[in-house]
Amino acid sequence: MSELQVRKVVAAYDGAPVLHGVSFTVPSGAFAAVLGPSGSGKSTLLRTIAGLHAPLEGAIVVGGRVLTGPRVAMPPERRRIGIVPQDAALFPHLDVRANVAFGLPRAQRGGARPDELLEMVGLADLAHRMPGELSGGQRHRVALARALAPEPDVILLDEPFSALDASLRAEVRAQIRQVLRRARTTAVLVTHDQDEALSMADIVAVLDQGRLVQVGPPEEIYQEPRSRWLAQFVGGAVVLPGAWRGDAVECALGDVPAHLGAGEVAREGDAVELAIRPEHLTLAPVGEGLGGVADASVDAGADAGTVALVRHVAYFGHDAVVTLDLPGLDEPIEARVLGVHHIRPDAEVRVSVTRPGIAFAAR
Ligand SMILES: Nc1ncnc2c1ncn2[C@@H]1O[C@H](COP(=O)(O)OP(=O)(O)OP(=O)(O)O)[C@@H](O)[C@H]1O
Repeated sequence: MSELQVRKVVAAYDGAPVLHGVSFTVPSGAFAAVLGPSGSGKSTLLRTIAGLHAPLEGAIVVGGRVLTGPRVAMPPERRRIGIVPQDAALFPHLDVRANVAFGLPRAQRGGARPDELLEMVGLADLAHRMPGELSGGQRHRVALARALAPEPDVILLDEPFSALDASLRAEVRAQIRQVLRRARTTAVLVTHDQDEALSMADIVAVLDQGRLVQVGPPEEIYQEPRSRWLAQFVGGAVVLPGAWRGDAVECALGDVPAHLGAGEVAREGDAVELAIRPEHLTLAPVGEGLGGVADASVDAGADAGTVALVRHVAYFGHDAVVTLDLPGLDEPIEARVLGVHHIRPDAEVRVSVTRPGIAFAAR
């Protein structure tokens, strides 16, 4: 068993605090993502777990072994922690097999283990290629095989997919996720990419300015963000000012059903901010110009909803983001819809909300 516990870690550089008491637990074999904007302290946390940065306070415990703690600072090479760095960092003069073997004690390098690992990451055929002859995704799989070679208790992945182009990224993420699942190694990925965190992890820990603001399964982080900041950072949100009405918010979109965010308190009439996911807005045509057959996300014939002016349509194939001006609002809002057949700039549409929003006390 190799449960990872990060306990009340406080870290600083030259006296400037960077992590302010970060705690979370990754169960044995689980995959955790530490998600946060640039400068939030993700790399510092990873380096602390690896033993490359000494925290001022707190502990790192793996499978009951204290790696960092009061009067304990185990050196990185004794921690049984593997690292997959951002740029894969393969040795350019060694072939694929030799790169993987490098992760093993000298005596085991000629044995079957490197080949087993290459089999595991699906690269057995490329054992004798040089790193310069591999795709970005293949290089990452070699780096993962090398990190897994000594059977570490924990694997740390430092933004490993950021250099890959978008078309390759989803595929490599899925492959690496599958290999780690099969190896049953506890893993921690740091990333600023919310899609990556939500799609790969069993547990997402969100860092903001050195503080852990929420930890939980991806669905919980997305569906029940604990703050307005989190709602906007993870998944994006339309945020509208309004007044609390007990089970709804009166705002520029009318009375929108809503519940209060965790820990929030509001009385009837209090000023709140309503967070709604862009995909929970639907658009219906208004008037002749937009009439006709509507597609899945366009609610033809409905006369409910608030009339808004379409400013811009960004078409992504699988869906589209429609930027809208709502009466009484200075800032435009964005709706994410499945079809934009009848939606054109300067057209009027009716905007409705399909799911309850979340209300936070106004700042
Ligand atoms: N070696 C260092 N010396 C001094 N300050 C540092 C050092 N490394 C990081 N910092 C500062 O610590 C804070 C956290 O940095 P860290 O690299 O951990 O954040 P991050 O979330 O990983 O950011 P990014 O996503 O941009 O890599 C930042 O304000 C950064 O400027």
